[in-house]
Amino acid sequence: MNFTTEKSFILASASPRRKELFKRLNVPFKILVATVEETSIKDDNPAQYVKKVALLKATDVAKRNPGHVVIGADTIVVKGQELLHKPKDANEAIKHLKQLRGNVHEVMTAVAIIDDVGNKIAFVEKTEVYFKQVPDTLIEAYVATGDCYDKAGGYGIQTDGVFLVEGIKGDYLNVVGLPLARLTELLVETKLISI
Ligand SMILES: Cc1cn([C@H]2C[C@H](O)[C@@H](COP(=O)(O)OP(=O)(O)OP(=O)(O)O)O2)c(=O)[nH]c1=O
Repeated sequence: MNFTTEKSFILASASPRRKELFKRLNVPFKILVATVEETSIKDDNPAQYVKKVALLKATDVAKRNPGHVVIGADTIVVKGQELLHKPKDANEAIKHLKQLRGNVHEVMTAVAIIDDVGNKIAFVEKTEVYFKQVPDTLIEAYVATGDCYDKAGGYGIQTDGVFLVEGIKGDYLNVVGLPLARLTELLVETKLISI
């Protein structure tokens, strides 16, 4: 799609997936990565937690770049009350995936927008992901590919993680890391971009 804008956008993200997705709006933007300590955020409510992290990332970049529209995001995997972060090693990835198999979990992505005059908006999009009852051998073979790293919950639905997934309810791109349709709708509503 071709949206238009007079604003100057910054995507506050190191994620190659978010960069590729945001490119689909065809508005010019640059990437500046936030340097924040996500562990400084504490909140027992997963949706509140992920929103605070997205706001932290966007605020960090916005304060160093006044006059820009800054977008930050964060994705978490929530199983029951537990948050499954990026696995630090193969054992942790295997543990996460065994916890997720044969069951449903939620993927939440929060997006925070700070506009060129400092207004802040944030939302959380939730997608249910159903995992197949896969054997240990498949989980181990998947983790051995290395695809699990740098991804919340230890899988990528857009890559070989697809072999673990039965189906989803909700926005697919939200699982990949950026709920593009809802983000775009909000940017149009707030007149930061035009159709
Ligand atoms: C569940 C799932 C997550 N992910 C990714 C999306 C996010 O990039 C990552 C979660 O980590 P995040 O901390 O949300 O993001 P990031 O560290 O990759 O990038 P930045 O903070 O600079 O924006 O997991 C997938 O790519 N596919 C999936 O199926």
